Amino acid sequence: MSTSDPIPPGPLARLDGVRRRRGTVQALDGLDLVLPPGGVTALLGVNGAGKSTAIEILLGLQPADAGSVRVFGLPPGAPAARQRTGVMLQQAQLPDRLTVGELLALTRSWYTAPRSVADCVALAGLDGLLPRRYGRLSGGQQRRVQFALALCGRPQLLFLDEPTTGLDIDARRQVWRAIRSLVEEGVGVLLTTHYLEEADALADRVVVIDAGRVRASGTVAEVRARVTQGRVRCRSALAPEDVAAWPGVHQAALDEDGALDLLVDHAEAVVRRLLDADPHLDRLDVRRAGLAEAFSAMTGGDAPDLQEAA
Ligand SMILES: Nc1ncnc2c1ncn2[C@@H]1O[C@H](COP(=O)(O)OP(=O)(O)OP(=O)(O)O)[C@@H](O)[C@H]1O
Repeated sequence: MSTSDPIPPGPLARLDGVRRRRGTVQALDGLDLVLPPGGVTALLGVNGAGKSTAIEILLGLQPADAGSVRVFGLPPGAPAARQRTGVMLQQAQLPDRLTVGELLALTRSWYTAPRSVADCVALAGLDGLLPRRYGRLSGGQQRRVQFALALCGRPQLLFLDEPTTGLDIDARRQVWRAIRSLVEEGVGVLLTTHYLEEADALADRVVVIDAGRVRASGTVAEVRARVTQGRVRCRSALAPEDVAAWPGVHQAALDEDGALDLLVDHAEAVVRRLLDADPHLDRLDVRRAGLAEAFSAMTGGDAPDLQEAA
């Protein structure tokens, strides 16, 4: 298959029952994953869940011990599959002394029909950076260069391993816009992120993995719906420690504004009791569980490194 051949119908890539041992750890323990075209699949999991291992296996950078791996219908790492694939790993080793323009020119030269430099600059927000040496850029600027290099070959499949870690709000939004426009062109994206708001904003499908196995998958709404928890906030004279003892209340605390903040099962029952117990209660706000609460519930506790993206 060459890059001008039509993409075979069906998923761009898939893992079926993939197992991989790293030292004493079963990093992947029968992982199934399907990456369709024209959408973002967010692969979520706490540190060590196996996300990077899954990506490296799909790229042919490490072998699977068992199971099946196919990328564009080919074995991972096949040159025709690599030509159609863009990659932004968590850590990139790029020559410090080359300028951004030189790095782009070099990477574009590997592809038969690369994206124009102007498009790469616009998509990744590299205005004014082309003459600058890579090694002198800030961490966030280097991350944007890595993003440009990942998309400069017009990939049909794009792996983005924590692409917006270390980016400021504007740069993160720029990357989100770029990802959305690539998806509109039909690109399939595998995204890993610890910013659950990012998965919420971008993902068509979410796959939650834990200890190398899928714990849940579906749309963001479907994954959220697996958790019955909700969040209740109000201003009240009730003490959080008293409310924490009520049935169905998982957590109760005062937030930074002094409001009572509850994580609850079946919000209706708790809200009724709150209103009975405190007739002066006001500013009541009831929300469904977000992806963050669903994720914590599924992966067995708090994920301390999870952060809210702006
Ligand atoms: N070279 C290695 N040698 C031994 N164990 C390894 C090696 N690389 C990864 N592991 C282990 O394999 C498991 C999966 O690691 P992996 O990097 O895939 O997780 P991850 O979900 O990407 O984590 P993070 O969110 O921290 O990037 C972890 O328990 C990790 O410690």
